[in-house]
Amino acid sequence: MSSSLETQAFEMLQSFDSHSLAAVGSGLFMVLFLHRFPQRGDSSVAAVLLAVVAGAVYGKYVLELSLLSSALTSLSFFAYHALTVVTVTVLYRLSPIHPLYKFPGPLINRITSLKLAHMVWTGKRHIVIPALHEKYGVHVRTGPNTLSINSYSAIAPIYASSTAYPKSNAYTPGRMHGDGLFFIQGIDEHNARRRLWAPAFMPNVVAGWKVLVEKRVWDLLACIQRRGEGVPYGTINLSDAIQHWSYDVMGDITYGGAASLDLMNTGDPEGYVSGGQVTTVVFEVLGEVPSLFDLIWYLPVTRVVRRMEKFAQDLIDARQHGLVGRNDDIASFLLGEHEDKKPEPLSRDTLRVESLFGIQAGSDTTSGVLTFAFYHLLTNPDQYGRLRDELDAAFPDYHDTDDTALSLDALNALPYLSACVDECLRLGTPFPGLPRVVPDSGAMLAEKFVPGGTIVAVNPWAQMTSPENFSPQPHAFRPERWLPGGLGPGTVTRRGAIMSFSYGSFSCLGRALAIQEMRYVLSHLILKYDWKVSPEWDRKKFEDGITNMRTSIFEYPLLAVATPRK
Ligand code: HEM
Repeated sequence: MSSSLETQAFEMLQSFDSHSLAAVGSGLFMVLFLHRFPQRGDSSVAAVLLAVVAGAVYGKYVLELSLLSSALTSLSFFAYHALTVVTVTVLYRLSPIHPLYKFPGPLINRITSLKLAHMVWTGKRHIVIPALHEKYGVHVRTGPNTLSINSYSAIAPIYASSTAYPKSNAYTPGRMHGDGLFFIQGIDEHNARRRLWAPAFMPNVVAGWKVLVEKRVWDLLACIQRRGEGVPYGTINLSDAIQHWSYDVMGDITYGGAASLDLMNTGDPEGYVSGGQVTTVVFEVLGEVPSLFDLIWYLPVTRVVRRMEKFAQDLIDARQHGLVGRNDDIASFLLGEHEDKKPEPLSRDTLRVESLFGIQAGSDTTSGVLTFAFYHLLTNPDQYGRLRDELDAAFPDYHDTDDTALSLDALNALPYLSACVDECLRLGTPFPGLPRVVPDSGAMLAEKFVPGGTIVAVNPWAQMTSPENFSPQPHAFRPERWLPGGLGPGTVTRRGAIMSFSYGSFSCLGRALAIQEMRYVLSHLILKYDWKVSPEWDRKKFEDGITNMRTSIFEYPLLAVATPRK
């Protein structure tokens, strides 16, 4: 008995040696293979698991080892294999033969994308990336194959030119079924889908949505009054109220009322706003590690995404098969209801993805900037007073009539209002990563050659607060910088460095709508009420609680008190 055990152990050792060599060899082969033919994360793990099982079966039935030793031999083979893959990958990423070797960056970022994902997860990417640029210079290696380039000159070639770069795999949403405008990476395919969306944003269509926006702004005014009644100091959670407004108005614009969203009244008991934010965060964080996203997709943590998918499916179903809708809502274009613009019908999966994006693209973004707008105005009384004076002078009869519709032309003609909107966009955009892929031939970016296939990004916050683009006081809320004369002689205000809506083929289609909405909400709320921050509000907690992961999350709300002006 004991001699047979010894023999078996000896055989195992012998086979282990040859197997470990084979494992290292196969590991090396795998590194080369994956380098040439990148695979999805879930497919790779499934292949490894299958190979482990096949190895164990081979050991048991061909080599005639016991079940235990064949399983152990197979597992040890793949442990060596995995160790080789990881070691060689790390060494390669740090070695002079890596195409990005000459670009500086923190050691851990050069080794793994997990560090970048973690940075996004903290919600402080917009602060960390500029700090890295301060330390390392214009080009920083923020991931094994990722460069952040802090240069105004890089914005046009990467995003805005006719040869702008395609989106990176950060836009691959795990294993979600169906595709959507926002997630399509290639320029040609994306342009084709954009042609379906774009007519919905023609000026005449957007102008037609004025009645919807106006009606919801009146609802917001009433909501503010209601929420301030019977509570200490009349404090309202302004960030929440604005978020609820933004969902309601986007429900109208996207589904022509078929969505019957009424969060300003219901208070969002289903948690759609937080569900939407978590979904955005999942996409933004895991987008930095797409292979991991493929795996995590199957875990309960992405349940919220599926809940939001169902929400989106219900909305588009209600619009498609219900009786409600408008002939100019966004859904009417996606569903091909316009005779002159009949596209190939979209699949149910694709409609769901478009529907999910359609409502979120315009809600959280706009409400985030508006919350920042009120934060800046309420903490800068001089600027707030100047805006209120301008509005009072433009609409002297605002309180005397029941019809408080504000004319678009009149709003557009107000210089200080426009300056405030520009300044709020500069300091309040939910700063995304905007990663793009350099074409195979490589490119000169900010005076350095960047190899083809590199993922590059210009960080919006770094550009929008850079003294080279905005000076003096680049971090201060100073709408005056946008007016003739600026902040005095030597003022620098570089509009082209505003990346709020991005540029080029992938840029925001809702820009005009968003600006129109901001003008409406700011004007109505300031004309109707005198605003102060609530005595219960803690400014430091608010500022510390701001996290940016493509969506702006206010962990601690903006608490304000609104007193009717007449
Ligand atoms: C202040 C509010 C808004 C901001 C800051 C904003 C910002 C952006 C940005 C930065 C992108 C490009 C994202 C990327 O490439 O990763 C984008 C795309 C987009 N936005 Fe907005 N957005 C806002 C409001 C809206 C509104 C109200 C709508 C209306 C539905 C909208 C619709 C879209 C669409 C359809 C795209 C995708 C465009 C494409 O891929 O071709 N956005 N937005």
